[in-house]
Amino acid sequence: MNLPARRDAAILIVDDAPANLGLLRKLMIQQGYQTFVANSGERALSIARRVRPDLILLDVVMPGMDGLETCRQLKDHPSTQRIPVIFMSARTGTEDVVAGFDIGAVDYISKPLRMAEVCARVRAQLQIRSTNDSQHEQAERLRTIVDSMVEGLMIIEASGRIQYANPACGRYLGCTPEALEKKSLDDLLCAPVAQEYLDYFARCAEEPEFAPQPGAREVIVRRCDGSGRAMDLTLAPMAMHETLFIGLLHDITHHKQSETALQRAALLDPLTKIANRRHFDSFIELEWQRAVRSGEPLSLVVLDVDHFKLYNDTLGHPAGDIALQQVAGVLQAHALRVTDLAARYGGEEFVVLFAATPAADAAALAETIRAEVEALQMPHPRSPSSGSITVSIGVATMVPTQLDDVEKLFVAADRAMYGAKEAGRNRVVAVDNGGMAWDAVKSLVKR
Ligand SMILES: Nc1nc2c(ncn2[C@@H]2O[C@H](COP(=O)(O)OP(=O)(O)OP(=O)(O)O)[C@@H](O)[C@H]2O)c(=O)[nH]1
Repeated sequence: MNLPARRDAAILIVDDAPANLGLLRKLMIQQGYQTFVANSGERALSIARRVRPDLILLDVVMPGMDGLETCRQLKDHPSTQRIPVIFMSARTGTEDVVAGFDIGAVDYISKPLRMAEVCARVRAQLQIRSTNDSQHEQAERLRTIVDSMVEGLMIIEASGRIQYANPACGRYLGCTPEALEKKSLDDLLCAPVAQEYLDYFARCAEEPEFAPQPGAREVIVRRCDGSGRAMDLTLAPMAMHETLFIGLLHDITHHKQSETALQRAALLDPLTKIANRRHFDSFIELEWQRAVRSGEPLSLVVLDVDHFKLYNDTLGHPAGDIALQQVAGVLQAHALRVTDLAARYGGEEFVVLFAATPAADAAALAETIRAEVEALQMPHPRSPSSGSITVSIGVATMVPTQLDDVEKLFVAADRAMYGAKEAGRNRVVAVDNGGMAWDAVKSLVKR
């Protein structure tokens, strides 16, 4: 097949014999090429560096710098090393031809020249050059894209070894892409997840057409400093002669952080920044089930600010808000264990759950809370019972069984709190069913 010649190509013809130069130049012009001529190696080098021809026809035997040396210097210089060189020579021994190819020539034409053959060889080399150029350009374009990607891109072998990592991978994982290229998938992922991918790779290698696409998956990637980072990982096989996989890493840390912040916000009371009712309800449900299994006592504290309506009416709603924040701070300071939770349950009503806490301990904690609120000395000028803000607290403790429900504990704690109000406010009333029948509760009135 005759490949189309590049008509706009520039050819540099190098020969010390003026007759050859003239003949070749005429021929190349006839073919439609732009031509440059040089009658020595030195001249050829300087023209080549200046005009960057698409192809050089180079005589081997020349006085001074011969064709081989000229070619060597062309190949040594970054601006000329990709220009294809075709040698022309009367020396056609195997050694001469091999030496020509070894030094970097793409073809070797014997002299005396057969002009049709020269034209055909020039055309063929220009076609190859043009294909190489566009492949080179494509590769460069791809490299620029991959280098500037925000997403991490890796090429992974079926063994799990990372063959290539782009700069974003290095940035994500805190090391150079070269350092990553010495690592394997199980250096980056925890053992069970890495193993799942390796199993998938093995399956792809055996039956490529049946292996499902795993899609994006949220994973914790181990960074080079040992810390973990939440990322979406997408792995897909590449259609190559060797089984290779493309891995795309997408950082989801920010997304995770805002997700966590949102989740946290949904569980907090906006005024007091302690847990809200929704959070408390699900927390007590879990602790209740745990207590049913463990047989440990569960204590619920219900706290209500005394004469709070009067406080608001006297000092204003904003002052009331501040008082609620202060009370919440006291509660929070005593809900220290992971199984404790203080929450704002309603307007001026608070609750604290003390899991695995017997009645006496819970009553003592409640008494400390009461005393600390009183000690805040927040003036309550019109309070009928005290000159400052006080709280009434009910505490109920029970060892729940499968037959009980959490409502029972709330009712008992509420009743105890109302008992404290009725008994004069600013006090703790604790009840403990101790696993006994509910109507046989023991009442403890503190103070
Ligand atoms: N400042 C403020 N007040 C609130 C908030 N939520 C509820 N309240 C007020 O809390 C008051 C609760 O009053 P009541 O339930 O009548 O009881 P109390 O005045 O505390 O009297 P006792 O409970 O009998 O000691 C109401 O006036 C509510 O408006 C809040 O977020 N901020």
